[in-house]
Amino acid sequence: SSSGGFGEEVDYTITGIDAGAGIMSQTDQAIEDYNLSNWNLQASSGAAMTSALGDAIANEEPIIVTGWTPHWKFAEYDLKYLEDPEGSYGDGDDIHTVVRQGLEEDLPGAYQFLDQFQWEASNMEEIMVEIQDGTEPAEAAAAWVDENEDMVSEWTDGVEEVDGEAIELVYVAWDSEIASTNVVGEVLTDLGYDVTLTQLEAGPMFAAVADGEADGMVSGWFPNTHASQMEEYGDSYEDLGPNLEGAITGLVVPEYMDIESIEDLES
Ligand SMILES: C[SH](C)CC(=O)O
Repeated sequence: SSSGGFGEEVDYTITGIDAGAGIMSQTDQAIEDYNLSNWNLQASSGAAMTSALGDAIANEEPIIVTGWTPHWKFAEYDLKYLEDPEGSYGDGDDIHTVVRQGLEEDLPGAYQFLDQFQWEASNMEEIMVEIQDGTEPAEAAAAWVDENEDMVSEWTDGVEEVDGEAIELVYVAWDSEIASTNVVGEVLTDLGYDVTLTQLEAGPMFAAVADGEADGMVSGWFPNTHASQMEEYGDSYEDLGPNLEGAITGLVVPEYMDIESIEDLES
């Protein structure tokens, strides 16, 4: 059924994020699965997507974005996921901690902490909202760590402190991963590590851990969003399992749009 010319109102454009993100491949798949032949997926960045979303909502204009949970946008705006009857986005992910092979021998304390790191979407969203309100990520993370000693002490239970051992974590500038990586970096700093946080694109992030260039990352959206990276690099990294369960990816629109499913996007 036609969605009342919704496509024309948004110039048949889906506002995406960085080209290498898994959600972008999932959206390419959705365009194919739903025969959205005259729709195009605009690559930009996480920040550009959220500012376009904010501008559209401020003017109550139509917009469709590649969206994911956990994310501050659901706390800030009235949004909904479009139903995905073809399952192009899969049925959700857990966010995994992934480290280089050999880390357990080289940095046993960091390895144990990273293995014990586990939290909920609500914890991550608290930090994301602070960062969105203008607080520097490292500052927002340090404040959260100070306010959540009980949870942090579970993560560091039995972990030896060190004196300046170097560790490098890699991440992509997705709001969720900026929050989690800065929290993990803060705790490692408190444990005595000399921490480097390096921002990369998604492919290079996985490659850096797989070839041992970096020590680890907390950004593996498994099994759906990063299915291709799991396939390409899965034999070369060590997956320490979920640090956050119940993540979601999909197409997201403001509630004021009278459209409910991807199949309503006319071709
Ligand atoms: C946090 S983003 C949904 C992850 C990705 O799309 O690769």
